[in-house]
Amino acid sequence: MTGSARVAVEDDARLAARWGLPMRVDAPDAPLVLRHEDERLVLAGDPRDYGNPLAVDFAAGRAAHRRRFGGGRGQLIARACGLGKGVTPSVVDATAGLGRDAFVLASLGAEVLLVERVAAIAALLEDGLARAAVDPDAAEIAARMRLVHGDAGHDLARRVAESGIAPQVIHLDPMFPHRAKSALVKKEMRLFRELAGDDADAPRLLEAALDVATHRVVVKRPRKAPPIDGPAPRHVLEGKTSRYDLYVHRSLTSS
Ligand SMILES: C[S@@+](CC[C@H](N)C(=O)[O-])C[C@H]1O[C@@H](n2cnc3c(N)ncnc32)[C@H](O)[C@@H]1O
Repeated sequence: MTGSARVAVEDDARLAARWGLPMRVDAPDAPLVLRHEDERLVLAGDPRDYGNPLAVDFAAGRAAHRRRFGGGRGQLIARACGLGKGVTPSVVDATAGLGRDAFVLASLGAEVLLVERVAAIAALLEDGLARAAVDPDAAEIAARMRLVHGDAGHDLARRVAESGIAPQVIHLDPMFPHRAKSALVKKEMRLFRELAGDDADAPRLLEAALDVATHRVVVKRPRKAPPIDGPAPRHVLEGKTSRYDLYVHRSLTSS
């Protein structure tokens, strides 16, 4: 259940074929365009509606800042995923998005498989990972990250097995239908939301994750949101604006 915004590719037929997207000349009405700009891939729409273009930049900006100053293994996400003293599980981030959470986990030493179902978002991620792989500040981290394009609610076991990354922890951060004040939602967020949709099929994804994870499934939610429909979480970790619901099969210290 992805969003409705259509995306076309500008001037790169190989990229269009790679992601099954139309070329701009064949889809002149598509409101969003994937194009190369300043040696990176960006996704852009009319700035009055969508603000600045989106790109994935692991070596610069917020991602790098959070890696340096983000609080290491004390961060909520690290505690939720069970990264502790001497324990570094491998993680499947089955809702990869722009890869920010995955990058934090990889920067703390975890091997991370990223699964993303929206082609245009996966294209941005692939581009960001390729640039990170040749950046002296990010290459070591990017080497722990692998991307798969597909719906994690289907065939998750096969996708994970093919990746060679053990699904000790599965991390989910589905979109949450936001409440009022949509006019205040940042324009870039609007772009992302129109692409990704509202992930109303999150219960199916949780079910698939619970089947495949060997140790735990962790679900990021807005602090006041209800848990995803399905089994009740075993533990809850509260942060300032978000929380993690934890579904635990096995302790991560056990082998
Ligand atoms: C809120 S965003 C995740 C943001 C991400 N945690 C980050 O740090 O950038 C949710 C993403 O999950 C993707 N998604 C949702 N359900 C999915 C599924 N079943 N399989 C693969 N991707 C999915 C959406 O397309 C969207 O890109």
